Amino acid sequence: MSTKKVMRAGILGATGTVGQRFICLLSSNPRFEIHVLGASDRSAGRPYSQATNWKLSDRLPENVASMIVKSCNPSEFEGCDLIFSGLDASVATEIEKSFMEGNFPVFSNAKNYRMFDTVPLVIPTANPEHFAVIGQQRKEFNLNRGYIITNSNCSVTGIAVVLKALQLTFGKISKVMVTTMQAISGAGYPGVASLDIMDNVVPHIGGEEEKIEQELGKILGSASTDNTSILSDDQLKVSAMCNRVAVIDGHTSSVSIEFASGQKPSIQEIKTCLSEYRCMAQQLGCHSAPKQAIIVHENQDRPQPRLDRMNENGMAVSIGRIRECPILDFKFTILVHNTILGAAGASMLNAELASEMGLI
Ligand SMILES: NC(=O)C1=CN([C@@H]2O[C@H](COP(=O)(O)OP(=O)(O)OC[C@H]3O[C@@H](n4cnc5c(N)ncnc54)[C@H](OP(=O)(O)O)[C@@H]3O)[C@@H](O)[C@H]2O)C=CC1
Ligand SMILES: N[C@@H](CC(=O)OP(=O)(O)O)C(=O)O
Repeated sequence: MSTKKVMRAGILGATGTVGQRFICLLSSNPRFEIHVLGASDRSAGRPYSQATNWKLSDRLPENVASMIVKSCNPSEFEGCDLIFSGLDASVATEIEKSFMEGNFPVFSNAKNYRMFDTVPLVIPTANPEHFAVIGQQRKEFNLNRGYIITNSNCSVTGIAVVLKALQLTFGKISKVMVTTMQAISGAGYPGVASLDIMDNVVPHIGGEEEKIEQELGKILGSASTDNTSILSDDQLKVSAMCNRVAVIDGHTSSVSIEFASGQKPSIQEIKTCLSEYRCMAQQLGCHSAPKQAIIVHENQDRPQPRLDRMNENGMAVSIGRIRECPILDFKFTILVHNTILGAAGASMLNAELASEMGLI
């Protein structure tokens, strides 16, 4: 039996799509105990089962169903060791800051703080070394315990894990072209109207292309030598085109890349590099680390969202169709579960890593 400390978790935005995922994932993780649930004033004061419109096939845990939802005020979250946020971006700036200033470690899914120099933008199976700037963030806000760590846009997640593994072995990547096919759960609930998405592909997701183009460079960048900021990889050029498709969960991306060195490894070397990739969360034995962070598919028609999104409990990235590209160096297809490794699962594993590093 594990002797590691059980962390009491507060969840902001607990009634939403990402909030529901947090409840499922944290309920079955022995490292966490759900302590307080928070949402808007529309939900506060009501039992969770009445405040939320439960949309997951996993059953709502009984002990959570009867919890009374609180407003997102730090005074309501006394006794929490850490805070997970699945808040709507329109309210995340003020609310997350108030929790950070209230000296809570905050693990956020919202876009609001991702590009701040002293805020780690971390995918747990790619770049947890970026936690190194937490000390500087605490110094800036004069805090001894609080901070904000964010995870990335859900489409960026799968691409970044693969590119990080390649970069560690073959050096920097200079160009990325990506076309996404994104699930409707990415838009929250009720999300895209059924009359818009059934029998259809919508070739626009507001702000998504810009986020992919910016966030990838930060994740593939590094902490400055004095750990005072994260330096984005400025040489990396990214072009993204985003589409909404009639899939419930799982974002698929068609990706082409070019290496900066001008030298091309073989396809077999790429497959070996990705299959053998081991990340810090695995080395530290974190409870929710996937056994295999990247799954390389050999069948020509994989990965597919319906078949592959739950690999490693949704914490793995799947890649297939790795082949030469006549314009850039290589092209392939990547799949990630958008609300697990792309959202709540990433925050959860980030918190396990932060605990191992003595940050909680
Ligand atoms: N869905 C996905 O795949 C991903 C989402 N994200 C990000 O995660 C966040 C949550 O997304 P998602 O779960 O899809 O969104 P939802 O719209 O499903 O949920 C939003 C949550 O925010 C709460 N909220 C809204 N307004 C307020 C307020 N004024 N005060 C307090 N709480 C409020 C809602 O509470 P109430 O029910 O009471 O209104 C609800 O719990 C967003 O920032 C999103 O961009 C990131 C990666 C992937
Ligand atoms: N925009 C993503 C989900 C999301 O909310 O992204 P972000 O957290 O980067 O705003 C999607 O629709 O699939």
